[in-house]
Amino acid sequence: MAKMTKRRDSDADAEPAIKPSASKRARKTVDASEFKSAVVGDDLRLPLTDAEIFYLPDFVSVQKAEQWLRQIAKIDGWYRPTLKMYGREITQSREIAAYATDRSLSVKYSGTTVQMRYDYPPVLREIQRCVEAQLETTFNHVMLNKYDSGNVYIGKHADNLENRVIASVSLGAERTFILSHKKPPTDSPAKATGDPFSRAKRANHDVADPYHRSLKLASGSLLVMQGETQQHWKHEIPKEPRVKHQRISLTFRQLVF
Ligand SMILES: O=C(O)CCC(=O)C(=O)O
Ligand SMILES: [Fe+2]
Repeated sequence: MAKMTKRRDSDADAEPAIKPSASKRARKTVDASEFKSAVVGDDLRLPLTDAEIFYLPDFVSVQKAEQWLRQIAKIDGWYRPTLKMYGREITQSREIAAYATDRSLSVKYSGTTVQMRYDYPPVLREIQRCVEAQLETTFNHVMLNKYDSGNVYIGKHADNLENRVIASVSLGAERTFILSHKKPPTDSPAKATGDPFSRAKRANHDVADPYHRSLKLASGSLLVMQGETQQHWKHEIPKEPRVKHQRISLTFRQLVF
């Protein structure tokens, strides 16, 4: 029987995550110790409290990113999951595609079991190889998210705590990525944030705030979150209606099951 790993996601189109049951934990076959942390220079680490987050703006060239975007947009696995929320079924606005290297690995979130594929298309294999070589570690799962325009977004959430390293490759349109500490001190500017769009507009104006950060995810960039980051921080990609082009992200994860 497939082992379930739940993805924590408090997205506007997601219900609160349910913790894996004790019996499922007892069936773990991939232990956290089997995964290594990513190796990234300290010069690329964001100066944030309780976080181990790195941003590599030039992971690959803009030309390579364009080529990957064209190929990835055409893979077979894209679909819109049907989420079950408060007894209702809704279709998620973001198309996703999910792949795992281990056939017994599955992911569930917001009342939906993700349609996992195990046959990586060659381009996805190539991208994973590049990410693994760059970070000197390995991944067993990748989730692709397609944002057709700035109207497609992902709400504020933290990823599953059982993820050791999360590495996101961005292809296509530049989007704003907002990081917020879950418990900023009362006098932190992060407390004074308004709606996501106005926060997006403040991008890069709050570099010195160690409890809140907006950054632009460039095409061909790589963002890495690891260590205790998910315990203390949430992240989101807000709506940005002025963005007309497509962005695809590939989020590589180390799922423990
Ligand atoms: O698209 C991105 O870069 C972020 C995706 C994300 O946060 C997620 O899939 O959990
Ligand atoms: Fe996430």
